Amino acid sequence: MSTDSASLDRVRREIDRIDDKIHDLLMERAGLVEKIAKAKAPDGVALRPGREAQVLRRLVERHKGSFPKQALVRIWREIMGALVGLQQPFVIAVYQPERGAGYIELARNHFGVVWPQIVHLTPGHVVRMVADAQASVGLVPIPGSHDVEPWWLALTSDAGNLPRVVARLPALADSVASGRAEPLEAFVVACREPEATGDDFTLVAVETAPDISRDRLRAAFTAAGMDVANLVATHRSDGVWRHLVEVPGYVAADDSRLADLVQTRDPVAHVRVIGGYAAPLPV
Ligand SMILES: C=C(O[C@@H]1C=C(C(=O)O)C=C[C@H]1O)C(=O)O
Repeated sequence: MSTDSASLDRVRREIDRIDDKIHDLLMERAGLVEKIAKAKAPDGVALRPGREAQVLRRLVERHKGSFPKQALVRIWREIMGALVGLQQPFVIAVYQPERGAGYIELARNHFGVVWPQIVHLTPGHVVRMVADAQASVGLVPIPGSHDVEPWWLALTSDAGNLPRVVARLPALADSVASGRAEPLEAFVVACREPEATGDDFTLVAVETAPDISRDRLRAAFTAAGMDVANLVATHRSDGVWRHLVEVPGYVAADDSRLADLVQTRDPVAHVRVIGGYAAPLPV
């Protein structure tokens, strides 16, 4: 055996040794998650999107070397997706229009290959599946002002235990990985409150009189002490306009600034936090 092939064999044996270590640690990690699951039981919520985002953020921040970040994030998404479903039955409802499979792929990349997906042709159906506890989470498109079905309106009522936006996908901006001209993005909804992670956005739905200008709406938020990152969507119906506003930072449902928003002179009649999510990680 030539020296080169002998040294290659030694390196391959080193790789096998490292693979065994990674495998052992993966099994150890699963055991720890099972302990957490027992501690959460019986009514604990398995899915903690904020914690998952912090796990990824910490790994991406400490990452060095040539191993691609996209692969690092994909591996941990697969690990965490698999382990959520070990704690409680986990079913993913996914919106996917007739043409294409982009949202199915986005859900698979985020939640992994283990747990079942149920595909729906409308985002409203996905939200109802989650609200009716027929799915653990739902994947729905980022709203726009020209949506045929503005699914987010269903989350603005004062009813209890409505689904909330809890994550934005992909966790790692995928403008590079997918090669798409416009990266496909989505929101995850679940019947649980969003968590503060230290780098978040909050979705605030407000009702106003018709014809309010974007500048005036922004000014109302500023007067109440909140910045506006994005005016995500506006739904216009007779006499009432509903706006979905993305605010930087974590804003709790009972944050006093929301009450200030209603009390300012500006015509904001009703305010509701419909969710929040960790800021996507930079590529
Ligand atoms: C382990 C937990 O449960 C889930 C699994 C996680 C993981 O594998 O790191 C993190 C958050 C949860 O979605 C937890 O709640 O910490």
